[in-house]
Amino acid sequence: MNEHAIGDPLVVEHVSKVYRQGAAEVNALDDVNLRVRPGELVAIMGASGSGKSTLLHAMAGLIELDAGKVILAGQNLAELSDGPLTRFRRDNLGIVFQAYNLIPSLTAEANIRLPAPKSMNERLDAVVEKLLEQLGMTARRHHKPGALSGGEQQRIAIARALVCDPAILLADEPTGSLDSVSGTQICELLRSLVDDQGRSIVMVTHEAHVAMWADRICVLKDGTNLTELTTDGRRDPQTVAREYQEALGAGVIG
Ligand SMILES: Nc1ncnc2c1ncn2[C@@H]1O[C@H](COP(=O)(O)OP(=O)(O)OP(=O)(O)O)[C@@H](O)[C@H]1O
Repeated sequence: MNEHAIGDPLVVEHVSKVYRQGAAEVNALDDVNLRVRPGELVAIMGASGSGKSTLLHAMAGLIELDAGKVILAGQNLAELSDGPLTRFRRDNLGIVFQAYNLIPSLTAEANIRLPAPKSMNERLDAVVEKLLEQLGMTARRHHKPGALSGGEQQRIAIARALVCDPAILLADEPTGSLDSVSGTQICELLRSLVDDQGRSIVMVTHEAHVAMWADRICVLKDGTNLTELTTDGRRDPQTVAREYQEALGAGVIG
């Protein structure tokens, strides 16, 4: 246990997940470990099929594990039954998807308000106002998703993920549907949520120019932790791409 162990918002310990289809079995995750510290942006990289999305789903308590545990905000997710798990997830976790997953018939502002529980009613207006301002979306609040650019839709999806002020944000290929300028803006936004607000973020990506925004990069191969790369604050996609390829080539277990 290290000095950060207590209070770390997300701990993945010895997690394994096997998908079974008839007689066929896929070891999607095999003894994966990861610890996310407060105020840290961690990227998960790996080839297609290496288990990145499965790990993100495990972190969100969306799949049953075959072994190991996920402790989110101090709570072992496996100890919660469906209803309490849903509420716990709502209060402690924000999830951002590649395809934004906004409700098309609702305005940007209504989408942001969607996950908020009744108990937030009194302060919800102020929270939404602040989020719209922070994310530069105040002028677009009454637009429906179809009238927003991809980058703007992702900003609204991030605001929605933050409305309950979660300890941790999970982002699955958050820039995957965006052009490079909008993608960079979303990376800058995620970085500022960590640097300025002390939030913790895990993002899945297969792109070095996105992963370079992280503090640490966890590389998965065939469902196992292959190694961990640190960026030391360098925003250098070539170095990240080279070290990532070297890690995959060397097959080092970190
Ligand atoms: N519901 C499922 N049923 C059976 N096998 C699955 C299921 N979901 C994922 N798998 C398998 O588990 C392995 C890991 O999949 P996963 O989607 O986590 O990889 P990934 O790294 O996110 O890939 P990609 O980058 O292509 O999205 C793959 O071999 C995949 O085919």
